[in-house]
Amino acid sequence: MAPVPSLPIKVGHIDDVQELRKAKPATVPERFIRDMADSPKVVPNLSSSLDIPIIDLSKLMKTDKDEVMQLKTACEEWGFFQVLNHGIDLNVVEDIENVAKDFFMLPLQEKQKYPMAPGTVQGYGQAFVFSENQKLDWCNKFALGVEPPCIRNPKLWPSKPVNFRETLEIYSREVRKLCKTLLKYIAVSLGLKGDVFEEMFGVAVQAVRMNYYPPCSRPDLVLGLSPHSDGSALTVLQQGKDSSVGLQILKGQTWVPVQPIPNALVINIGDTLEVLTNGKYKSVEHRAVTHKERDRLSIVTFYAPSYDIELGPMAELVDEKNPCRYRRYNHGEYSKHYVTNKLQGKRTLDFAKIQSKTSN
Ligand SMILES: COC(=O)C(/C=C/C1=C(C)CCCC1(C)C)=C/O[C@H]1C=C(C)C(=O)O1
Ligand SMILES: O=C(O)CCC(=O)C(=O)O
Ligand SMILES: [Fe+2]
Repeated sequence: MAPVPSLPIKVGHIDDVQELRKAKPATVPERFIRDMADSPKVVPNLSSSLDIPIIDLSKLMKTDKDEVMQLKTACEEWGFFQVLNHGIDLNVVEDIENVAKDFFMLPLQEKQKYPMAPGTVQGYGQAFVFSENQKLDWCNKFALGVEPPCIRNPKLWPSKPVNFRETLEIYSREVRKLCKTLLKYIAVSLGLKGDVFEEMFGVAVQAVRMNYYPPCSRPDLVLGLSPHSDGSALTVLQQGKDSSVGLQILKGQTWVPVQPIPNALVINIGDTLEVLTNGKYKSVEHRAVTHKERDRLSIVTFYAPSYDIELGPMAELVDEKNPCRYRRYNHGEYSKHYVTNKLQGKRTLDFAKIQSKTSN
């Protein structure tokens, strides 16, 4: 069962940001304006020494030891990397980008046939809004559960553009294969058997979220997407070809922009892998910012274990030096917790943390 909350939620009036952009109001509505005073600083775009690691999947698949080592370092030190030679046909990558863009460019009335009801995560709209005074993201989102079939809501799969459904099916199949392959080498990089995650996950849950960020007259005042870590095991993020730079990850006390690389996909470790690895590989907080003149599109796949499974740190990764940092829980429970709370940095994972004086 997909975790769909049924709380009576009052979220107030929510402006559609693409419509707002068209109307060009003199000022940005108050509900989008954030207090950035305490926000960490941003590294300048040109500082290449702080680029996230790049992993070549074709080398990993030959079990190239150096590449496995690079993967380990990427997961330990960044929680993010870009993957080259990912094996997904570039036409498939291009097609999903086109249908996503075509969907967002439809008239509002058409998109509103697939509404994201307040407090739920599937459909078109603003996600993770639970109160009238919560700040809103400068972003339109369209999210769908994909696998297993029981999490799908077929009424939310759009009939326009006509090739949307078929394209999403093909894309999702390819991304699923990629996730399985990446998890195999992530296991190898931890010194574990390659099939450990595949065996443990059961029929994995897969969901897609398309994010469209129109330009904003005051990017300094708003956020495209609130800071959060992903609840998944692994996330695959495709940045639109002509999109502005917008994704930023928190490294230490600094937001580091992720420079799009042509034909690469961005991969990040989600909360579930953080728990399974007892914090050796961490899910890293990230956010998206907007641009004054340019729009941005991202297509994000969340890949996670079946809701049925119980999980906690793997015994191989717990010892005297690395005491157990997370409790055991049911993944369905965590999914429910995740989707019924606003995006709040890494706070959502407190659900699983064993609080100790030394834990961070
Ligand atoms: C920012 O994260 C999300 O939007 C998100 C939502 C995923 C989901 C759907 C869009 C529909 C089906 C349910 C599901 C919760 C998977 C993140 O997904 C993460 C969060 C958890 C937990 C997870 O398993 O994937
Ligand atoms: O648009 C982006 O780059 C970030 C998207 C993201 O983090 C998410 O959808 O979870
Ligand atoms: Fe994310």
